[in-house]
Amino acid sequence: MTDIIQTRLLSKQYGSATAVSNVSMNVKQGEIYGFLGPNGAGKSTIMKMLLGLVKPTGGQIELFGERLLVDSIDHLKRIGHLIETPVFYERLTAEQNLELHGEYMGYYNPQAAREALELVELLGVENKQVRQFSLGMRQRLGIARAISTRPELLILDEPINGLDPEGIHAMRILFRRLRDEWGISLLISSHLLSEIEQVADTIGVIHHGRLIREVSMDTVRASTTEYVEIVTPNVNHAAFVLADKLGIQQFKRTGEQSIRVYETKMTQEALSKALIMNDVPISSINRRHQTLEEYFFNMIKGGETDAASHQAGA
Ligand SMILES: Nc1ncnc2c1ncn2[C@@H]1O[C@H](COP(=O)(O)OP(=O)(O)OP(=O)(O)O)[C@@H](O)[C@H]1O
Repeated sequence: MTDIIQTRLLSKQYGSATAVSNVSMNVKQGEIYGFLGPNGAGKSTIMKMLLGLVKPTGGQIELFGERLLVDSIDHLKRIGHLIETPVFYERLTAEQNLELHGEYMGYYNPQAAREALELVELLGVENKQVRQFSLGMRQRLGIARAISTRPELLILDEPINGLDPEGIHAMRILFRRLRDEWGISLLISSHLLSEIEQVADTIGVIHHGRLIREVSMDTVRASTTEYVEIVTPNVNHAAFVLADKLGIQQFKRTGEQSIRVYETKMTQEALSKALIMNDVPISSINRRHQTLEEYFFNMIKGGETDAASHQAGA
């Protein structure tokens, strides 16, 4: 898959404050890329730089395989976006708002507005004035407007903010349909892990303006499976017994005295018995499950340690 977005060492300073620092990210064509990070992490600033709404103070951006220059504008027609609260002409209908947008973007397709409204399930209220719309309807209309010009890339900043559970569920289905049926690549931000992990193919974790990690959800899922943690004063012997006597391949030393066994076909009791029979002294043995929260928390903690040691070494 080719990259639809690629940034290299992208940075933004506001005076002496660093909003975004050396971000090198890759969004592949046809995927849903989730930006995950707390408020103020720098997600919106990165999105605005991709859209040319904020000027970077360092680094490079490539969109659709082409380097973005200060005066590049052609790519904007290939991107739909929803950044912050969408603004509409309140006394015009939903459909009129979309038609006006199509004209403004130079996209002439009489079906486009209705198709987009149908996809976000607003067909039926297309002739209502937008001032009568709820928050959830406005959010969906914002997305309809963003996709009504058939973009190849959709950039959505916190699109589920303020939606009720039903609205969030509908949004998730919509994102997948846009990817699968319309072939759109999506960059979506959220400060909620539970939201991003359910919809993203790849997650970019942003913290204090830095991209701490870019990881596929398949890798995340594989890392959050169950394992058995064995604490023993003789790790070498334990490793030998696991591999050579018990034929277990999937284990990892995680400390001076600990080993994690990922292959969990054996029960904890059977494993414990087999180790003792083979003269492995055991201080403790426990079945554990690393949750997604733990996985990302550890990632962020690791990222902070890296940054601290980098600064200390600088
Ligand atoms: N125009 C600006 N002038 C000065 N500082 C800014 C400006 N815009 C953003 N910042 C700062 O840059 C940092 C990153 O903000 P940004 O809005 O990108 O974060 P975010 O991850 O999108 O969070 P949120 O979800 O709250 O918008 C914050 O510390 C913010 O205060």
